[in-house]
Amino acid sequence: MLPLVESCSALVVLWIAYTLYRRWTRISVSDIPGPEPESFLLGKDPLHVKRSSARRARQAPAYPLLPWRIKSLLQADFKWQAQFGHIIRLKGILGTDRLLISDPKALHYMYSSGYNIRKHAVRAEATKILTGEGLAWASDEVHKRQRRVNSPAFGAAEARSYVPIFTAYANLSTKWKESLGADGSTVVNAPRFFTRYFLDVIGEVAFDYRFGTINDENDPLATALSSVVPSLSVPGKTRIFIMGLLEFLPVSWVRFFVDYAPFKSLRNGRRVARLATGIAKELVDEKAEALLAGKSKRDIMSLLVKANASANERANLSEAEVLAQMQTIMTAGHETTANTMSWTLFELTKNPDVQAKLRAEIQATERTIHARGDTEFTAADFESMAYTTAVMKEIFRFHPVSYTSLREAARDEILPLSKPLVTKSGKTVTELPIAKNTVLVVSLAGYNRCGIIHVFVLLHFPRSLYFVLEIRMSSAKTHTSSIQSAGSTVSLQDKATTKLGVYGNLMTFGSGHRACIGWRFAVYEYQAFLVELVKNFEFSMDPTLASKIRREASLVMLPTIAGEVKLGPQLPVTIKAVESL
Ligand code: HEM
Repeated sequence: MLPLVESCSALVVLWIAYTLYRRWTRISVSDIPGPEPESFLLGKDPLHVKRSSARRARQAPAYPLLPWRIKSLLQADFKWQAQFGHIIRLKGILGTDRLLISDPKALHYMYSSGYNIRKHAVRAEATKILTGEGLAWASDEVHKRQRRVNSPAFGAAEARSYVPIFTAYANLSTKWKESLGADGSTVVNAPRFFTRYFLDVIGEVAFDYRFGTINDENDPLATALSSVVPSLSVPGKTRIFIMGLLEFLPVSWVRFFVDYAPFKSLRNGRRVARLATGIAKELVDEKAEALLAGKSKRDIMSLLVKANASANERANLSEAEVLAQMQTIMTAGHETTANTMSWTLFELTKNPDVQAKLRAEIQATERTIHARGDTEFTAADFESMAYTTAVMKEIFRFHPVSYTSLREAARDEILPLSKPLVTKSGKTVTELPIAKNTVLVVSLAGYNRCGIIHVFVLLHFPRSLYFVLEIRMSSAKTHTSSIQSAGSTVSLQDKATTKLGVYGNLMTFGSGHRACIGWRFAVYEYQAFLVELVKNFEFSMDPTLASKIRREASLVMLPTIAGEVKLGPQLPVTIKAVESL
């Protein structure tokens, strides 16, 4: 027995030594400037941010090791971006290097490179727990095929046709009026409500299915779903180390780990997948029968079943893949929109003048709608509201809930750079060679704030949302806008030369062949809720409480309260009813 154990141990040691040797002898990015690690074992000291200042203590600690815990530039108030630029070398466990990227030219290259810059294997496997082998997991030819079958259900006409359903659900928030106290106000915990509202909307629009979680606090699927995302934040050091180690393993080993590891978040994820698969099975059978009987509906799942039936046999989805699409849409399509809405209310409480202007435009449009004899907003009404659209884009820019995206190079690559980069050894480079398998952390948040604009705004205008909003409005008229102040030129054209993203030159919905397939759906859904909420309520927050709100880096960026992180997502907003027209 003993010789066997010894031989196995020796093999494992040899394998680790070989892996490390391969990593250390390949094209290296270690000469790229970045924050120094305080621990070789764990990489960049996770507690660094906590210690560095009281202000940053309010932000989630930095864990650059875990794919989904990599500290985004957003959290560090863009300190690294200001210090090191748009290509930053980060240290992972055991001295491994990865790059944090927000450089527009490098990103443009990456997002035009198809599957040569692919989704990171560990991230893909983690996605599989929740969504199965669906669109968010797939790669290469499988991804291409799945995307082709899914796309017809997510077109502009389809998204516009769902507006009445979005509005009907948004209308339900008027029930909050029933709980107003004697002083005409009450406090609502925004993320708690929105997660359920947006899950119910997805149920109806995507599957013609009533989850009913708005009225049933104990719905098993909603309860399981709501525990997954928060449980992915604040990991312990052991977990960080184990997850970091996964990057050294072949994908099949990662799969085995993800399938059997006893972590709470993984257990929750598997539970959600089991529940969702049960519901999906019933629905797919129902939709297939309806299709045969010529009674197919317009929900996404029916469109998907229809597109799948008409695709040629080799190009269509298997039954397991159709089920996985349902899990994918359900997971990707509700926490994202729900948390974007929570951050919107937070910004509106901080910018009462923006709130008032927004309400004025909504009320003016409502008067026009009534004058033509209608009662509800249409997609065209939303599109006609310039200020509301500007607020929405600004929230998407400032609060991209999906703040990073993890990629890896499938072969040796050379990344072009927007600006020359000076390495630690003093060399100036205009392009950057990277080795196969280099981990690339795309900072979607960093890109959204890149250019002189954000540095200037953060330095001079703490209420940056409002300020940029004003520029956005003026640039909507002139297409370009520049402001001279204290010798700095701020131009919205910074990024105009390198177009990225699917909406508003923002990376909020990603870019390229893996961009968010539901972005049009999200835009209309968001507008329907924003209009309904601002039309009916005024939002405010006690400034002391507002100063304790943290951006908690989880699978999506969640609002939490400093000192109460364990209680999960919290954003208590005071609401007061607005007189209806
Ligand atoms: C504000 C709301 C949303 C945001 C910020 C958002 C953001 C994103 C981002 C950044 C990606 C790309 C991730 C990557 O690069 O790997 C993505 C992918 C995806 N999103 Fe969204 N999303 C939102 C809403 C939705 C909705 C409503 C749906 C469905 C109805 C949806 C379905 C998907 C799917 C299926 C993918 C995977 C696409 C693929 O890999 O081909 N998302 N989303």
